[in-house]
Amino acid sequence: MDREIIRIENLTKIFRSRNKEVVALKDLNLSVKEGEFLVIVGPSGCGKSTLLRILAGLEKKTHGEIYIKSKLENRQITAVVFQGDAIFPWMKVIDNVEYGLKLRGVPVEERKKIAYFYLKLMGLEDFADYYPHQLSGGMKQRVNVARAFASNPEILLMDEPFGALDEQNRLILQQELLKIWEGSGKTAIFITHSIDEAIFLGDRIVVMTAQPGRVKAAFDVGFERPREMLSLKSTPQFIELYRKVWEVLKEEVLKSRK
Ligand SMILES: Nc1ncnc2c1ncn2[C@@H]1O[C@H](COP(=O)(O)OP(=O)(O)OP(=O)(O)O)[C@@H](O)[C@H]1O
Repeated sequence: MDREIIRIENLTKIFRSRNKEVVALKDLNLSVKEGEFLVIVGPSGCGKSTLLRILAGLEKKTHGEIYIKSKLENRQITAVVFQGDAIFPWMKVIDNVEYGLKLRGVPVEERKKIAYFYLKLMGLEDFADYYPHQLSGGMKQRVNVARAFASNPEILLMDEPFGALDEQNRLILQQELLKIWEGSGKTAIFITHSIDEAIFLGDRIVVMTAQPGRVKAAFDVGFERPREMLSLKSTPQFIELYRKVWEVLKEEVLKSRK
């Protein structure tokens, strides 16, 4: 039986400032299975980032419960990959990638070995001694992904990590992300605005409602792995699933524009 790793019950988040209240999430319920690649889509402002930030412990919930079932001690539960530059500009690529391991006191030789392993998987082994400003946007994002995997979390949280990239680089990074993830057994939660990306990457796609956000619908993505974007995209099943997700999402996008 699939083991549940995250359970979210009636999660509500209200942002309060002096003269304003924003209900970002309202009674959101979600269960995530261990090893699952879950993709979240939803209209702009529906609370996707807020949900991820709460899961990562970067933001406090207002009401509700979140259960995260960790099996390992001394291991980071979540690692977050944000859109754009989240790497430290003053650190070399290799130091960025091993940063999480260093914080946990992993000995230097071991952490270098792990960091090089992921740099190599991301095709960046020749850039280990470069500084972020010497890299392109796509390369920086690959460092970001390598750093998240190197820190060996049980759960990877990704907030539109490829949103700012051009289409060719996005395709390459999606494929590389899947390659690393497929061998890792890790649970991944990934936010995107792209239905193509959601179907290509996900085991399951959750569609959120317009603000205040909760789960509106969920779709299983039955495609076998490993996947290849171009061959997948031309199948009738892909087109059918795309249409179903868009139908549900469109209603919410239209609501959010009112
Ligand atoms: N720190 C904050 N203070 C006040 N309001 C906030 C704060 N952070 C987010 N919000 C509000 O909460 C709502 C949800 O924001 P959030 O960034 O989670 O949405 P999102 O679905 O990730 O949007 P997008 O798809 O555009 O990135 C928005 O109305 C936003 O303005």
